[in-house]
Amino acid sequence: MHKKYAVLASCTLNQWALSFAHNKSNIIKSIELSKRLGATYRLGPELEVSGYGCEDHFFELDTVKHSWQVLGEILGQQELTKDIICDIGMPVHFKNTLYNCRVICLNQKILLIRPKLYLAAGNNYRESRWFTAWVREGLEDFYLAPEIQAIVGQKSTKFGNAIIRCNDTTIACETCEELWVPKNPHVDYGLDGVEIIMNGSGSHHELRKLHTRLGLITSASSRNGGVYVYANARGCDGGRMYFDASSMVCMNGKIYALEDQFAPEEVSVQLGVMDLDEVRSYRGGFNSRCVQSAKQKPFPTVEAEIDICKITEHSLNKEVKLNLLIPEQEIAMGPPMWLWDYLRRSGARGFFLPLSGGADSASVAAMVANMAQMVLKSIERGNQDALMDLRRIVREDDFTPKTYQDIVSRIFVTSYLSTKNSGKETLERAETLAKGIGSLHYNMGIDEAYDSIVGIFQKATGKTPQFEVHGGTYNEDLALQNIQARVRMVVSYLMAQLVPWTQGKQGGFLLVLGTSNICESLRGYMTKYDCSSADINPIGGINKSDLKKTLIYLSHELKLPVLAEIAGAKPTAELRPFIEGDVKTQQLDEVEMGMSYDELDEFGRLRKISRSGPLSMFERLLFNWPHLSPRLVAEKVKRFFFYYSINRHKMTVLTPSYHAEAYGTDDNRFDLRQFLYDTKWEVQFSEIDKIVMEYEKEQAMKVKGSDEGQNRKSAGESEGPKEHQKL
Ligand SMILES: Nc1ncnc2c1ncn2[C@@H]1O[C@H](COP(=O)(O)OP(=O)(O)OC[C@H]2O[C@@H]([n+]3cccc(C(=O)O)c3)[C@H](O)[C@@H]2O)[C@@H](O)[C@H]1O
Ligand SMILES: Nc1ncnc2c1ncn2[C@@H]1O[C@H](COP(=O)(O)OP(=O)(O)OP(=O)(O)O)[C@@H](O)[C@H]1O
Ligand SMILES: NC(=O)CC[C@H](N)C(=O)O
Repeated sequence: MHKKYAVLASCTLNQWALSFAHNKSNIIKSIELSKRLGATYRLGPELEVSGYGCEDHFFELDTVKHSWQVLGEILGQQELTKDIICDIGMPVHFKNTLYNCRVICLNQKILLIRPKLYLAAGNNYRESRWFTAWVREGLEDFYLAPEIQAIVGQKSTKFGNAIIRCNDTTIACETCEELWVPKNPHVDYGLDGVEIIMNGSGSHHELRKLHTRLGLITSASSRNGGVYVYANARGCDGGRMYFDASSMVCMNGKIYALEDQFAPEEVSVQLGVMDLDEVRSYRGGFNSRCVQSAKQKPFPTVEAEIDICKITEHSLNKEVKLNLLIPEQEIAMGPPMWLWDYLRRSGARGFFLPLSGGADSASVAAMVANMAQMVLKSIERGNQDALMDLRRIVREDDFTPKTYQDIVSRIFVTSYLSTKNSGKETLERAETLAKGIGSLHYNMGIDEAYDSIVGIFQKATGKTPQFEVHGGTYNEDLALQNIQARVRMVVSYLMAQLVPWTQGKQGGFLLVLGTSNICESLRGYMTKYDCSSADINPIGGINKSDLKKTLIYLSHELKLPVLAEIAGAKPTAELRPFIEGDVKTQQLDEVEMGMSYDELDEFGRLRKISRSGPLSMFERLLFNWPHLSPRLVAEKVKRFFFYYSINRHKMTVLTPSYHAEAYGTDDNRFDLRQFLYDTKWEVQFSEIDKIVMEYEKEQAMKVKGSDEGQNRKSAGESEGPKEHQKL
């Protein structure tokens, strides 16, 4: 007799919040595919019916009503749920309270509605705004709406925290965050004899986060034994987050299937063909676990008339050799796939990018090129959805790309927008890059607009502002820089609106891409409403050093040496007249900002990790930066908070950005802080000063009478340009 194995399908879907028809079609495709593969259990992502990111739409009754309609249509198709448990994520009202649920269906019946026990409510997540966590024990009756009763032929089903008893094994659900809390439901389920845990997730991409996810899942299934199946969404479902799949099947601490994080496929299924005897023997030999299991209070159960294990033509899954992406690969793929989803769902015909020849805009250009490359590869793998989307975007019914440049040339317009202050090197780099990736590139001068705007001001006020090098004040200088930066934004929107028209393509618009990185936002080192104001920004959550590494990575990947050249060039703004030989006029970013990009990244990270205000940031950095004197650390901390607070208003109009880091600057989304500050930070800074003085007093006592100097370096304490002495 052949041995029977569990055949489990973990489905990755690219859902779109509130796009019920689209979501339904993906769910149905995933069930059909799972059935074709012979699966007996199909697991989908969290809230897959409505889309995870409905946010305040979850307050609307319509969202829940339409979710039931979709479920009704799925259950109405006799074949879909026949001989396969379908574990579907959707919002459900119970006793007038909204829960984030798994709906467990089999053979056109609803066996159980299992609400989420621990909601995700930190950082980007606000689930507790719309949903309530289920806290009760025991199962309750859930009366179905008449329309659903008519389809399923049952009046009621069960609602609560229960396990599913199948003919040959026991299964339980855990929803996303429940894996991330200190006391996970899977521990008690496992001790109660549950052999398979099914986790439907809506988990977004952050750099280096997959390691944590893998750690949690492997630890869950090794500490208790058992199979752990994880299904996550993939894609931009309408907001700033990208859900990065990595759906997987794990058993006894080892990974047996792992889905790609980033890809344009609408639906993918990872199949786990697993021998449950391995779970039984793992647990049987784990005596201390057995002692705990004997003490475990049993969970309520619902019965499922199905054999999860069967004789199958598939062989057992083999352990997967992990080959995880490094951060620059994640950056090279995540934001491009977010751009792709955004493009195909926005109705736009492509992207417009003001391309300066600097690292930020070059990274964005390279991301568009890599997006095209990833879409091309997916089409070559047979992804018809992507080909159809592409043909719709470029409005060519018979278009089939051969190279990524074939795609880029149709959807991407770039412009170098020069002024008298622009350099030859940046112009050439922009041109070389545009040529390499195949964008439609324009070199355009904007001095006429700049001169006219200054002229308008002169006419009205009788005054002529000058750059500092020409004898003007700091404010005049800044205002003249800002005109150039803002004119670029105006020209960019004009180009985005009318280039398709110049090509004889009626209608349609391009999306303007923003290019400010997370460090610049945090410091406010950008002009409000310049090119940092755009439609969407793929790099707004990424720091400069990761961006440079990505440029180097993509320079190899896309065979574009100019990207590495750009990564190596010093970032300059080119907004002021440059005097040969005068270093001050070079306008190097880090000198102008009064801090390095890496320091800024550390400030951002610490603010997230330790929730630091000025005083605790200072205390942390005394440890982290032992090579600097307390006075210098204090100066840097105060400088950071000064600039953060004077520029925080700029975050209120920040371009929606791909969220990639463990911290963010996006006002009202990630970084919920005021934007009108008392920039003196009197109490906070004076506490810091007290600590510095105490330290210095102690040091002075120690060295009194001896020439021994301080062991901490104090060089450069009065560094920084004139502007920073405002402090
Ligand atoms: N509390 C508050 N609430 C709301 N709005 C406030 C405000 N305080 C000022 N404002 C407004 O903001 C304005 C000042 O901000 P803004 O106009 O942006 O100008 P500002 O921040 O003063 O200057 C722009 C900075 O960005 C740098 N930059 C610009 C462009 C490119 C690059 C580069 O790296 O290449 C660097 C430039 O060197 C300079 O340091 C004020 O004139 C006022 O209108
Ligand atoms: N000469 C230019 N032509 C076209 N766009 C420009 C030009 N100068 C600036 N921009 C736009 O303004 C943005 C901000 O300029 P900024 O100098 O900070 O960025 P960058 O040149 O891309 O990168 P880096 O900061 O590394 O020099 C640019 O990313 C670009 O989109
Ligand atoms: N949807 C959720 O519950 C998300 C929770 C979890 N912290 C994550 O990022 O994956």
